[in-house]
Amino acid sequence: MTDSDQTSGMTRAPAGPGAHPGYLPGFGNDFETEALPDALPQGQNSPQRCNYGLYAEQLSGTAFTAPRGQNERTWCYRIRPSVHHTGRFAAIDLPYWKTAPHVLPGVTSLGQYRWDPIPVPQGDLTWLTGMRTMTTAGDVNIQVGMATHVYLVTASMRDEYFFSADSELLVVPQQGRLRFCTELGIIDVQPQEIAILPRGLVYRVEVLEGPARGFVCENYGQKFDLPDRGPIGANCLANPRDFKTPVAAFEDRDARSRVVIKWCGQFHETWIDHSPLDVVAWHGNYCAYKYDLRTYSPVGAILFDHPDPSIFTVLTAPSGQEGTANIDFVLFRDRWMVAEHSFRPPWYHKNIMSELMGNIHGIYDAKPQGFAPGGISLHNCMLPHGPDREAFDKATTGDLVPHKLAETMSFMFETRFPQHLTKYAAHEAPMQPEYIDVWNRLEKKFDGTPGVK
Ligand SMILES: O=C(O)Cc1cc(O)ccc1O
Ligand SMILES: [Fe+2]
Repeated sequence: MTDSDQTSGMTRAPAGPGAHPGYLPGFGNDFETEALPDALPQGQNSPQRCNYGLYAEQLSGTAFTAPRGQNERTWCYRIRPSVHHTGRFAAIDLPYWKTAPHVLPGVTSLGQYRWDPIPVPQGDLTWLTGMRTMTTAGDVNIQVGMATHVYLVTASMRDEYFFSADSELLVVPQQGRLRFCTELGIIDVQPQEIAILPRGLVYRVEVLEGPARGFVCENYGQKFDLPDRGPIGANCLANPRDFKTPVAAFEDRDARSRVVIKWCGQFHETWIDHSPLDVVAWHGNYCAYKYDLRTYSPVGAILFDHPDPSIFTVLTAPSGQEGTANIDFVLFRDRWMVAEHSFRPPWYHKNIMSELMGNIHGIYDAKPQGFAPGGISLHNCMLPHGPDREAFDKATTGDLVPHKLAETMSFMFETRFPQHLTKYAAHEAPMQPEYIDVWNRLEKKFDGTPGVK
């Protein structure tokens, strides 16, 4: 549907390279959009016959009877029903994409770990073959937990499509630009933006500017939602209007095509003779969306002390236990530091939640060295961590004038479940064996005499 790879058939999508048909603003709205006039039935979901000879089909993202505030479904008006977009399934192997439970003997997940940016290998890697799982948590079979991945993508999927029945995907680009051509429309993303692809939605990933690298959080559980703001009120943090859902865009294109499905941690392929991205119009609230992280309005300490990082939550995926997320997606962006008589960087701590961090660009205040853009760190359940010696010295001796933390954007995937390393993370990815030593140089200052040391 994009610039280059259309050979036949009708496409209602961008007019030229880079063009995009547009987005609808809002989070969780009941959207409606049509790529052809009057393709969307009005006043009902299932007319006896749909305009243009389209088929009506519902995509249910929550149980039919989920409470109203959580209930999500979308009605699609499509050229063929989805049953034509799958045939017989044959198992395939994507050896680097792992799913929980995946606890390996001989792989020690207990520890503080950090990785250099993973170089993008030579050769063609697609969204499917370039996915590298770093950690898994929970259990996909009971729709609880998550996995973290790095994607290394150099090649567009061609006549190839994918959907995950296991998960919603949160995509955090770090380098390059990607286009997600989905059943419900087209999403373009670049660094400092994120994309969310709901469970069950079919899509193809194209490289707009490569090589592309980034992070993925695969959410097996309840969908990402905006956090409650509590006393903060109705504004700031992530504002709903800054979330963008694509308008309808479809392909009427006959070509032998492969559809890959992730289901209970296994991958299968099926072959069809047309593009499955054939939704001409849709309405509903179960959809893909993007968000520009630069529109996140951080709220923080304006007098003293360092708040819990939950103050920087962009999206939260509930676990069923209130306040204890399956996943929090937390953003550490540029901001002013103004706290008086305070240790300004993150404090030293141990946490029941497991923290996987990635650096999108710049310098992270608690780790000025060694946590490079593209790099990853993991501070697992109840494992102590905090600022390194350089950050500690700077924070304890610096003048506490207002200071802009500029040129910085890191994030955290924080889960209530312990994260287990894959073999790839433990043995193939560029782990920093000396990471634990960043805290060695924090010497004992206590000598039993009072006074600031
Ligand atoms: O660097 C970290 O470990 C993440 C983090 C940031 C922060 O501001 C407070 C606590 C915390 O875990
Ligand atoms: Fe932490």
